[in-house]
Amino acid sequence: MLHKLTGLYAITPEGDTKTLLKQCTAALEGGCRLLQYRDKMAAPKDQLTRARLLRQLCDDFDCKLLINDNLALAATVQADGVHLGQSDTPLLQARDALGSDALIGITCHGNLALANAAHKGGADYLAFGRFFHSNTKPNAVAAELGVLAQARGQFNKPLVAIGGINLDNAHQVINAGAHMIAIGGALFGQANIEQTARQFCRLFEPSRKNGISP
Ligand SMILES: Cc1ncc(COP(=O)(O)OP(=O)(O)O)c(N)n1
Ligand SMILES: Cc1ncsc1CCOP(=O)(O)O
Ligand SMILES: [Mg+2]
Repeated sequence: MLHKLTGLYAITPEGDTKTLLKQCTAALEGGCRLLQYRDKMAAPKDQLTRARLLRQLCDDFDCKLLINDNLALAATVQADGVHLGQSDTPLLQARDALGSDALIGITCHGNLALANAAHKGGADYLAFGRFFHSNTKPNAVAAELGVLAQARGQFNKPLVAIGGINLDNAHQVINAGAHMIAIGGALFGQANIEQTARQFCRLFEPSRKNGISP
């Protein structure tokens, strides 16, 4: 099924394999259909194990799986795509390696020039943030909410907002123009991940969106 690139985009937390699987299963049970495996800590063999398990899990739920940073891992497990930052593998190299069907997202911080380059280079979505304080990545470059409206005006492409987004502030980035909200701690740090995922997904139901169309 073609993913519309809208709604909740879950970013996995660090932790052991069993906990990760349990947490991600809950997020998918709650309606998440876009998952990024982001792992800065585990040994390569554990990352391979986890990515394979997540591939199977995502297949069971018809959820798209993207791998953060690691193009080779994405290719090996046949992920749906990769998320790349400005210091990661160049977009064109990733496109060559993964092909035209792969979903490739690019970090643009709060910078429209970076977004323009990613847009022209054929990125599938443009990611902006961090918009709020992030416990997951406290030193991430900060972005202004206004960049989302500007990006809406310039690029006909799905926009992701990331960084410290929770159920209390998500409406700010959605109303500013984000098509997707990338959530780490405010989802996986909750006692009831399934219910929290459902609450994030509900923010994208048409009646709640204050006129912003996906
Ligand atoms: C959806 C999304 N947006 C931004 C990022 C950050 O990517 P990057 O700048 O490469 O930083 P790290 O995540 O690698 O620390 C992301 N991962 N996902
Ligand atoms: C990877 C990344 N890039 C900018 S903020 C961030 C972390 C997102 O996680 P959280 O939702 O816990 O702030
Ligand atoms: Mg990166």
